[in-house]
Amino acid sequence: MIEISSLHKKIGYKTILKGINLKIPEGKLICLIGPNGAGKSSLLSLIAQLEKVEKGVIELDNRDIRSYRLAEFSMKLAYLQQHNHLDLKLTVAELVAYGRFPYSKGRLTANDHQIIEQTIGELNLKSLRNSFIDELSGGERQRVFLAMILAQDTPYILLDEPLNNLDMKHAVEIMQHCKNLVCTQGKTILIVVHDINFAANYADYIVGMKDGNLAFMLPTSQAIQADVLGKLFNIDFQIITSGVTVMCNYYFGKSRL
Ligand SMILES: Nc1ncnc2c1ncn2[C@@H]1O[C@H](COP(=O)(O)OP(=O)(O)OP(=O)(O)O)[C@@H](O)[C@H]1O
Repeated sequence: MIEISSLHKKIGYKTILKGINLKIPEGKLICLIGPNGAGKSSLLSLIAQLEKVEKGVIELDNRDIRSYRLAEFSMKLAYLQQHNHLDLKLTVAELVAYGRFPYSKGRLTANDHQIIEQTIGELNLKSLRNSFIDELSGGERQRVFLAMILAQDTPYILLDEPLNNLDMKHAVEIMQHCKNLVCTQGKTILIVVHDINFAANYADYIVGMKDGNLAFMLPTSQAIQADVLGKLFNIDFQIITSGVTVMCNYYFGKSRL
């Protein structure tokens, strides 16, 4: 479990996170939603220790994250950032291999190679295996960075807008793959998404954030309600259900002040 208590974050004079208390249960797919600037990426980068926790506590499996050694932490938790840049000339297979670094320390074993190839296959990247990263489209590159994170094979995975640049087919494949990792391997996956319909149809729980505060953490069926979403995003929603599929229609919603 990830347990966050009284977490604050300040940048300069601006308070970005205003006392977050949140428990992320194990073995679930959780979507983090909220308007631009709500603090979603800031929260993820603190959990992943890319930013230092200065006020408040984050515990991973009942241990303060600051007490983990880096190598140990990297085997527990993997983090895909919202923006990924690479100045090195690397192929797809070479970048995915970086995901194995916490285990291999640069000397890949047969097991590492097997996981790398399996992940490349699962994300349908075989045809791009030997292509250079800087020659890929935005969506292809996004899938390769995601493959690197999944090759890290950690019980906890944080993904900040992994569906960026992806077409509908690839976005659905990624969400199905994440759901599969949760259901078959018991991974805990926290995903920031802006397309609310992916959250509605794949998440076990939805966390809403607004203005640096936690607005709610609810089971998906309780979060996907016109009043809950309307209050979070300040726009009118219409919720349409058809069998097991849920659709949130906001295309003609009236903006609220
Ligand atoms: N380096 C920085 N310097 C100053 N302010 C920052 C910095 N990084 C983030 N912020 C501010 O912190 C707040 C939260 O930003 P954050 O990126 O966490 O939001 P978000 O919910 O992920 O937004 P989005 O949906 O647009 O990605 C915003 O108001 C942003 O302007």
